Amino acid sequence: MTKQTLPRLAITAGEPAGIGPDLCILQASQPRDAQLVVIADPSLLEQRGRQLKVDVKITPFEPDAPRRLSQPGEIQVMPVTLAAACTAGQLDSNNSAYVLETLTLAVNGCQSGLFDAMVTAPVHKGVINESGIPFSGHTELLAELTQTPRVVMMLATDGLRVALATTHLPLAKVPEAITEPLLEEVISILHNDLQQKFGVSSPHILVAGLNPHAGEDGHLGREEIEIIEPVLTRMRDQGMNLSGPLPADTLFNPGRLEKADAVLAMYHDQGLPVLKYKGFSEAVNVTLGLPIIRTSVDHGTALDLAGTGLANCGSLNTAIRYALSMIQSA
Ligand SMILES: NC(=O)c1ccc[n+]([C@@H]2O[C@H](COP(=O)([O-])OP(=O)(O)OC[C@H]3O[C@@H](n4cnc5c(N)ncnc54)[C@H](O)[C@@H]3O)[C@@H](O)[C@H]2O)c1
Ligand SMILES: N[C@H](C(=O)O)[C@H](O)COP(=O)(O)O
Repeated sequence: MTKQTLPRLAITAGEPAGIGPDLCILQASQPRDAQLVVIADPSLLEQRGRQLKVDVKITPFEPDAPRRLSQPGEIQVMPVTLAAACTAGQLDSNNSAYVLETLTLAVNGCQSGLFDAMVTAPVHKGVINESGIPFSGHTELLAELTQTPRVVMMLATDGLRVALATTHLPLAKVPEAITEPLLEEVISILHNDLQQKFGVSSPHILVAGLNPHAGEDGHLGREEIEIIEPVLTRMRDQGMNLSGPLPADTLFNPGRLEKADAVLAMYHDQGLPVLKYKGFSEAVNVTLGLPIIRTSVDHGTALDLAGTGLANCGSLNTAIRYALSMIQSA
């Protein structure tokens, strides 16, 4: 794509019983400087539009036609058919393969150049597993589909970026997963993507310890001394600006964050509660290290809100904005 071409984004509508279809409908009223193509079952969008009492015009996406903006209220759809009728708020594992097909089409489209980026609405990890398909998250699936050995989950909101060393892993498995090779790869990806995709010339990264008080000099755990600190020392020698391992409970203070470009947390619930407390429903989830551009919402399927019209589009809008900005930086 040349930078003059109209950018084209794929938006996967996610779990059909969740708020993903609602968000795809609600966002269509906004003017965009890009062609947005929703990958979903068109009849689901029509049905949810009626439920929300929002007039939407569903038109088939024409991959071979020149790129074009949607008219206000129009949704261009790449169709995938649901396996079972869907009721807002009611999960049905029969539709899990449908959800994964929307993601596979988006990835294939990004790899072939049909799309410049993909933006994902939320999926429900539990129901996909209940259908018999092992699934821990988009992040891991996209790594697999693009054959990328290591990717990094990073969530961002105004004034705070939080990346994770481990993602959707049971807490009991986290300590054994924190190894020197893993940390080296994660820090390299984070450092490089901050430079290349976010324009941070010399990123300062705050690295959390794993244990309370970063191990308290080895009295509350030794991973900081034996694993994290040696990696940080080596990577500082390569010129990276890394602080840590820092106690996670005092790392997130405004004075420290002001002087940093990102935080690296060791596990999901060490970093994301802080990020979501600060920016929930306006933040973005970005997968770093992928050969394609992928952004996502910061929230889940909110089954309680599906079909009510109360779902907030803020995070989807941020995810679209980030994807467009990353296309410009590519
Ligand atoms: N990007 C993703 O695919 C993604 C992200 C997070 C969670 N999930 C999945 O979503 C499912 C439900 O997770 P959960 O219940 O922990 O989180 P959730 O985000 O679905 O809901 C948490 C609370 O936030 C509210 N909420 C969420 N999104 C909102 C929005 N856009 N506007 C207004 N209110 C909103 C919900 O009503 C609920 O009260 C799980 O299967 C989880 O794994 C998926
Ligand atoms: N960990 C993410 C969050 O809390 O927002 C969420 O589960 C989505 O992750 P994927 O993008 O890997 O599905």
